[in-house]
Amino acid sequence: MESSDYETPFVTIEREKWRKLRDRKKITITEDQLREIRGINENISMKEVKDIYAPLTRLLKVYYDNYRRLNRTRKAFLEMENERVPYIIGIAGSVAVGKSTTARIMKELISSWENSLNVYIVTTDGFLYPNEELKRRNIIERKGFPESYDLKSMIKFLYRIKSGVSHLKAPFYSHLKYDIVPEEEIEIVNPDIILFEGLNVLQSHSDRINDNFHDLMVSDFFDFSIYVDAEEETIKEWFIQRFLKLKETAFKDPNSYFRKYASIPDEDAIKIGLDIWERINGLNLRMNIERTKYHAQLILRKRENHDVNYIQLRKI
Ligand SMILES: Nc1ncnc2c1ncn2[C@@H]1O[C@H](COP(=O)(O)OP(=O)(O)O)[C@@H](O)[C@H]1O
Ligand SMILES: CC(C)(COP(=O)(O)O)[C@@H](O)C(=O)NCCC(=O)O
Repeated sequence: MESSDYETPFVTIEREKWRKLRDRKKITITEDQLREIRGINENISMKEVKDIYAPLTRLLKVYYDNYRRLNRTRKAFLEMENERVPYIIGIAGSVAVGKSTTARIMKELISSWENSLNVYIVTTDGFLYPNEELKRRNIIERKGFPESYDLKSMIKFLYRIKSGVSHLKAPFYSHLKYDIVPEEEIEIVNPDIILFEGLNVLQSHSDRINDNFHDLMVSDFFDFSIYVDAEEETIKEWFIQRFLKLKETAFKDPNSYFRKYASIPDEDAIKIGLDIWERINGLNLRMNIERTKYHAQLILRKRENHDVNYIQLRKI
């Protein structure tokens, strides 16, 4: 090939080709799994789960099996005990692009790989500074921006996981309360696989690195990583739709930080949502998130109806 425009370390697999992988590998999904996945979100298309997410998880199993095999062989070579060190998959992308939905579908599909495999989802919002601290630093309007996270704790958490610590706790952020809830930490026991999901997981933050952890980055601890991608206009629309839905559901809860929005007309809610998008989430996408896309091993590119249009995978 003459032109460097064609040179890329990624292969692009169009939807139609990807879909057919399912037949080749005879990938099956049980009725129980489909029921669980339907419970995540009534809008998820089961066809999409079968066509896209089942082959995706099947491919991940190839990587995971290799990881286990390499670990065993390496330990045998070094004549060391075969201790369990969890496999960590990073999931990155904008607010409202579908990271948490992707993580939840994958968790369900991965859990059936082997009996009693412990799969956990950890979201990086737990590592946001509490509102009080964000206010003290004058960055309460910058939730999700790199400076809003306690990076040291996040790195320390991943460091401990990869050290083989078998019982640990992850901090919890409540979207209802719009704040960290210290007494609701998430317990993680004997993890085999961690889906580590958040806006910032592929960022290099060498400018903010602390002394004890040298130049460690969150992604140094990943065995695989996925970037969920779509056009900004499309993501903004999903964000607004989710905001309107929350207005009819979670915002009605008397404990909700956003209860003041529960009773306003839709057109006002749309204006507020668009404003939040412009000032915070969209800005963050453009400034800090989108540029991390090609750090991922795999990019899931979605179109307007949430269907995956194509997948890009690192050549190796
Ligand atoms: N595959 C999908 N099919 C249908 N709706 C989806 C899908 N993925 C995400 N959504 C919807 O898009 C919105 C954003 O998804 P979510 O997973 O909450 O995003 P994030 O975790 O990136 O903020 C939600 O309203 C969710 O229900
Ligand atoms: C909590 C979030 C930063 C997402 O965090 P993540 O789990 O991706 O680290 C985001 O959903 C959010 O609330 N952004 C800020 C919008 C606002 O301040 O209203």
